[in-house]
Amino acid sequence: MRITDIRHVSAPLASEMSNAFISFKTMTTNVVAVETDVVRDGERVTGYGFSSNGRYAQPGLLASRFLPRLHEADPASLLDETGENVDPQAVWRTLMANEKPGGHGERSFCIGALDMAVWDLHAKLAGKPLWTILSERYNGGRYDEAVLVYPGGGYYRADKDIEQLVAEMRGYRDAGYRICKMKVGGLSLADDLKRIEAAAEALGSGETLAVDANGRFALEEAIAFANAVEPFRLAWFEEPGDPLDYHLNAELVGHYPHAIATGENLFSHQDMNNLLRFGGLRPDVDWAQPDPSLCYGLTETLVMLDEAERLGWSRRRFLPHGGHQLGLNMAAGLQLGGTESYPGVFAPYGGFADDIPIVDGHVTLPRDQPGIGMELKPALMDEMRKRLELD
Ligand SMILES: O=C([O-])CC(=O)C(=O)O
Ligand SMILES: [Mg+2]
Repeated sequence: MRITDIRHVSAPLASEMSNAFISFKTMTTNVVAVETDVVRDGERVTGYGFSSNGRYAQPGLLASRFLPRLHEADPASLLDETGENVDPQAVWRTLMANEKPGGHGERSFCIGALDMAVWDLHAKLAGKPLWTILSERYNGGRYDEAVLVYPGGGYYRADKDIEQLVAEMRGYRDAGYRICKMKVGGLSLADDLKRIEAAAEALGSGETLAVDANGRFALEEAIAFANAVEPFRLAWFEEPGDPLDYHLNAELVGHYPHAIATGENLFSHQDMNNLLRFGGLRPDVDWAQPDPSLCYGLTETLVMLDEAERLGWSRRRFLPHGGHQLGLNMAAGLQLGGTESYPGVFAPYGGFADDIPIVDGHVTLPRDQPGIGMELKPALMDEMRKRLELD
């Protein structure tokens, strides 16, 4: 088995919506395909990956730094002990050769996209869904039959009023979701409170509504917001302040008894360790939300989960960000707390297999689709293959 080609492209992920910090008007993402000389059912076995939303594509870094390292490596050094499959950890080490520690900036999601494609390929060559490999290799064969999933939605749009927000939340409810998330921090506290009240009413209770400030608030604003929303007993208050402001989180938990969730903008296990050590988060109340496609991939996120367990954090307190099928496979096979979904946004990258039913806020994973399962989302496959000029 040999890797014969690695394609990549900057693909648009643009839409008219905004969170409290950014508009998605010009958003792009890395899309990657790793092709091999193995042919099954008349087709080359190929792994696909992308790097989720929020950070823009980095084709220059992929072309000038990371792919040359793979091209120059001895092909045998990238294989596992069977000699017939790619070894994702060996690929990761090759990609990260000559990279200094720290400064986890733009490189982490280039590697995240490549790592997703390599794990997809690894599972396809093994003929198994990725979640079963994760369960067997890293979780003693245990897995969750049903995974908690929640839509990350409730975005701001210039033309979106409260009625539309309510209709969106009702739509998620009707589709089978229970916990739903909406954006906050983009309007005055008074205006956001009206939106929160309406969304909570549409969902039947604040306890199934999560709110996401996308790092917008300074400490005083975060405390004022927390005081104002405390009576709603929200499912969680996400990214109150800057991702690296551990002090803000540590102070905030002293003012807020309900759950805080954060971590989608921490891109290494060292950064996550710092959050868990110094961010004041409570392992029995709060949530950690790394995005494997942004933080150097599943390979790094496995290290992150191990380190977190050493710090007294159960895997159940992890809810991967990003609304992609990699997070879903991890949640099932590693028995995490659940994962985000984007049923209506970031199409076609967000959301799960087209025919996967959402039952009481949970999904069951396909058992017979090798890999991550992207082939069960034809619109996603069509878009990636078109952008990568694979057809
Ligand atoms: O709006 C974004 O950047 C995405 C986000 O925070 C989330 O899904 O939690
Ligand atoms: Mg978020």
